[in-house]
Amino acid sequence: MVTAKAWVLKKHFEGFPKTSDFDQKMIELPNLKDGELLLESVFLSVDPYMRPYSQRDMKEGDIMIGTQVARIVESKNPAFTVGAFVVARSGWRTHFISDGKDLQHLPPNWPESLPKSLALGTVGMPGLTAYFGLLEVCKMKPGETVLVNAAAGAVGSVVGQLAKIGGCKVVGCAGSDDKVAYLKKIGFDEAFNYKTVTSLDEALRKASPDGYDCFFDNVGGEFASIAINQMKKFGRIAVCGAISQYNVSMPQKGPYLQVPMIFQELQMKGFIVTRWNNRWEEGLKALLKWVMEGKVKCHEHVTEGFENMPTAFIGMLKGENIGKAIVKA
Ligand SMILES: NC(=O)C1=CN([C@@H]2O[C@H](COP(=O)(O)OP(=O)(O)OC[C@H]3O[C@@H](n4cnc5c(N)ncnc54)[C@H](OP(=O)(O)O)[C@@H]3O)[C@@H](O)[C@H]2O)C=CC1
Ligand SMILES: CCCCC/C=C\CC(=O)/C=C/C=C/C=C\[C@@H](O)CCCC(=O)O
Repeated sequence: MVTAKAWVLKKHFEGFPKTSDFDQKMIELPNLKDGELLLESVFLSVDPYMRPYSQRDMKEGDIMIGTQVARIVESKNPAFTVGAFVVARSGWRTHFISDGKDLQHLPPNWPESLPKSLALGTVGMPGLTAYFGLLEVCKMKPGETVLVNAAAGAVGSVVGQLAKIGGCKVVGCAGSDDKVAYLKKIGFDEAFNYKTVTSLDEALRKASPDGYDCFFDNVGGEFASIAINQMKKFGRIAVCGAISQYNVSMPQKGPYLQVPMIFQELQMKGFIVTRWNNRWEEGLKALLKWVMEGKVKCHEHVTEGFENMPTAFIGMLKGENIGKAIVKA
């Protein structure tokens, strides 16, 4: 018998999550039935979506939602061999049993030299979010100017690099000087620390005096309300996330967006990356190629130890990460 450890949501979050909102429990796993396989989590993802989704989709006592790269430890399913690695959506646990239907093999030709944890980041859901958000929502064109916030994160850092590959000028903002230095290192044309600039409006105008064709919004809130006024005619806004709102206790009343939307005839479109589930193979193949060619640089913020999942999650929400925040079990 295998005993799995799991993190459960002990208490729904009020404002920023606290470690006391989580509880660890032990789960005795049964022996495998025909067609089943036993997996061990090797890398686990901590993502912003877990904050709003836990409120909407979870009840207290549930195992925290999430994805992991897992190794097959035992198999009674001929489609999966012991020792192989897959991406699963089994939540915050060290071991779990699957019938194989909810598992994704790593993209074919995954180089031995490439960390498998990237399947949770640049060559995974966040990378695909950047890929489809830019291509299908922003519909960026060569020569355009792209703005992205939370730019040093798992999604934002890929947005900036894909926009450069697409022949665009790229402006990014992030919450520390180290992150700004990282943005410049990976090829952003302009980058600034939104926490230290005296005026966000001036910083945006200085970075691109003619304004922005595409705005890839990961943050929402006040930033978006200011940035929208610097969109060019017929600009496109991809509403990817609103992380500035996930941890607020009271919904904030922001300035209203209708006037610039009308005058600049803007398009503003929300999206969830699972919309393109049937094209994930296409996106992963492209992302893997660009990573192997060195055109997309990857960075991971690794927290060691399954016991530190809550701390890693809270740290990511507080902006401690450059690149994808993951936990090495
Ligand atoms: N629509 C979709 O399908 C998907 C949407 N998303 C969304 O994309 C966004 C980025 O996700 P991801 O790349 O995984 O996360 P990141 O790796 O970017 O980590 C979150 C980052 O958000 C920034 N942040 C946190 N709080 C605030 C705040 N109050 N104001 C401004 N910035 C803040 C921090 O960076 P900083 O130092 O810059 O403050 C932090 O590092 C999130 O909103 C997420 O919900 C992600 C995946 C799929
Ligand atoms: C204040 C309300 C905010 C609403 C937007 C919330 C989140 C946007 C976002 O981050 C979306 C992420 C989507 C992730 C998609 C696929 C997965 O890998 C996670 C799916 C979760 C699950 O069902 O397991």
